[in-house]
Amino acid sequence: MGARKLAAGNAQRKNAVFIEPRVGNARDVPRRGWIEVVCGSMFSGKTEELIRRLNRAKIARQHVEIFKPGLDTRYHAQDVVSHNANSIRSTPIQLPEEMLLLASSCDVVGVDEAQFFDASLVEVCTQLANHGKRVIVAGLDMDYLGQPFGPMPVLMAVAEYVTKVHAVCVCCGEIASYSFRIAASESKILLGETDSYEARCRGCFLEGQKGKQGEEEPLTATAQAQH
Ligand SMILES: Nc1ncnc2c1ncn2[C@@H]1O[C@H](COP(=O)(O)OP(=O)(O)O)[C@@H](O)[C@H]1O
Ligand SMILES: Cc1cn([C@H]2C[C@H](O)[C@@H](COP(=O)(O)O)O2)c(=O)[nH]c1=O
Ligand SMILES: [Zn+2]
Repeated sequence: MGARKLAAGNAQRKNAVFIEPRVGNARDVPRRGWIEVVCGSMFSGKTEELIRRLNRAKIARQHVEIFKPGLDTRYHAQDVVSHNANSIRSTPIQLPEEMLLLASSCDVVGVDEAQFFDASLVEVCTQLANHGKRVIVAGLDMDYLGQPFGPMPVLMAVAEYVTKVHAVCVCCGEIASYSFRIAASESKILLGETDSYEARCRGCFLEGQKGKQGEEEPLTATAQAQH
């Protein structure tokens, strides 16, 4: 075989190596997607991080669909909006199953306020990832009592990637992992902002909970401002 023919054959084989990974891996297993979870307290930057990842996917010319629970109409009926007014167009849905049809032709699926969905969100995200989609889910990991919130703990268990983001404690300036409720409601779901919640660190959260049970608590930043 001439040297030129040999070189052409080698080049062809090299190209094949570059083309193959687009359809499967070395063992011909079909390409799968994955699940990413962004969790933390209120004001920790979950929505900002979700929007950042989705915008980057759009820059990469990927087809992106974003969903949020229909009940979350705090800032906008349709958009996902962060506390510092970043926003991205989304589709409000009642049930996670609606995503199976609505996201069937996209590459990347974003979900905000995931804590408000029921356990079927886990199955739906798993199916989407199994069918090759990148699924990015943002939500509160804990409710106002410091208890795991809705489907979030199971989602964190099945996800390939989990990012926990932190707010700043409004009482002491430490990193905050808790959403302390200042409004006088004991219902699990209470939509709200700084009017109803404060980001707090563990110590300041525990102090606040004691205060609610009638024990003495130092004045919070919000309470000081109101004086
Ligand atoms: N206590 C706080 N700690 C950190 N950021 C705060 C706090 N209070 C308000 N913010 C604002 O909230 C933004 C994050 O908003 P967002 O992404 O909507 O958070 P999340 O979705 O986690 O509630 C921050 O960039 C900041 O401007
Ligand atoms: C802790 C806690 C929060 N909520 C509500 C309050 C807000 O409307 C959302 C969280 O929004 P964010 O984007 O994470 O700031 O959830 C609730 O209903 N119950 C709770 O215990
Ligand atoms: Zn604190």
